[in-house]
Amino acid sequence: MKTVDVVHLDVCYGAHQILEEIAFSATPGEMIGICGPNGSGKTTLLKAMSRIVAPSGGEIYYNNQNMENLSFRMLAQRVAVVPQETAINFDYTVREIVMMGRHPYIGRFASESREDHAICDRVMRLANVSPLAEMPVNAISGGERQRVLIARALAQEPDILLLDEATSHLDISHQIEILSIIRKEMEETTTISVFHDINLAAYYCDRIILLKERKIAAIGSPEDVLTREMIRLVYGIDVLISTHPTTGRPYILPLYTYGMHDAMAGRVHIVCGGGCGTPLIRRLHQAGWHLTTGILNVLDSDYRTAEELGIPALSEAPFAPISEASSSLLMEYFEKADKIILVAMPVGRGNLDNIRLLHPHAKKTVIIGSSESFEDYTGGEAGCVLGSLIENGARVETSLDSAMLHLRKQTNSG
Ligand SMILES: Nc1ncnc2c1ncn2[C@@H]1O[C@H](COP(=O)(O)OP(=O)(O)OP(=O)(O)O)[C@@H](O)[C@H]1O
Repeated sequence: MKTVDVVHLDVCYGAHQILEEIAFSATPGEMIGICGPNGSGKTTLLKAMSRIVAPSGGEIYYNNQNMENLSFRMLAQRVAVVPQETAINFDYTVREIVMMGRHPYIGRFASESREDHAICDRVMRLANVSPLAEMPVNAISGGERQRVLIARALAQEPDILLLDEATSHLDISHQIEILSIIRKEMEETTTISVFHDINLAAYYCDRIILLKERKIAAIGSPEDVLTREMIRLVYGIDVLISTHPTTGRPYILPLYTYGMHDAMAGRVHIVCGGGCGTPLIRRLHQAGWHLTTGILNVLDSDYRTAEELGIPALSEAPFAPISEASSSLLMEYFEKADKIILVAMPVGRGNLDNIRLLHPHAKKTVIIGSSESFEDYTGGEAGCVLGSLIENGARVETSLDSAMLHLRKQTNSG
């Protein structure tokens, strides 16, 4: 059974098309999250679904009835809306606002029944606004007003609940409380809710619709929709997707970039190992540099860091010799890099070969740490290789900060 059917919906404001060919259905008890960048049409979709704006094409069906054919009273019995804006122009009390949720059921000349009052009391308790019942609604906080409007929607006992960022003014504990109440108390209700917080959407929604440039870019379970690639496509940012420890749902961590502008940041290859490269990898990645790294052992924590951040990393199995394929790829990475950074690390036979391959690129190599800061497990051979790199023009920087400064100066002057 479907409670909502949106069929080929188009919406325009004047000549400006905002939504195109939107199509989805929802069933009783389902919660669907609408996400997408600012201006992608989320509010417009809810406005079309609550008959505030008229579609320019397509139809919306509620319980198999075309919304166009429903009287306002029937629509109000079926659909409750909690808008983004919570400002209310008249000085009603909280109780009066919540009681408005019962009006679609009360005859024009009838007055509120005992049952209506009992429902209001119950939903005010659920939304945690009972102590405010006699307060003028304009004398309470924005978050409290949002909870009052949610209580009004609950009082309406709708088949379909439309929430436009209805928890955006709420503190985190009230956000969780209200969304949990909606999920628990409205088991038969279909909820369509706009979310800016994709983690909240992932936590509470059965399905998510991602809007981008007028259209549905993806629709499906949070696991299917909230992928790294899809978030990059829709929001243009890089994120890590991990799994929420209690729900098993996807949890999105934005990989913040700041400092330098991408365009100024060049390509850097980092030769590291044993975890010594991780702080540098994180800082350059945050600053928007295009990184490659390796060759690393797949159990190395620097390898794990690179993998988490989606940085191309050449790898070999532990104790395996460097294959021909890896060393020719490594030479390609060295060739493409504007700078190569060699981080002070433990040097054994395996990674000494990486360092040897640096020789033709000594002039664009920056070594962080003196040759003494490399733990040498090669009986002195590593010291000789490093010494000759420096003789051939490799630059030595004593700290990560001074190496960053050098990179920035070079990019600005280049
Ligand atoms: N009344 C209106 N008249 C003309 N254009 C409008 C009107 N309301 C919204 N728009 C435009 O329609 C587009 C979609 O707006 P909408 O509010 O639906 O986006 P949204 O995804 O909800 O954005 P946000 O995340 O910023 O709340 C925007 O480009 C907006 O400027």
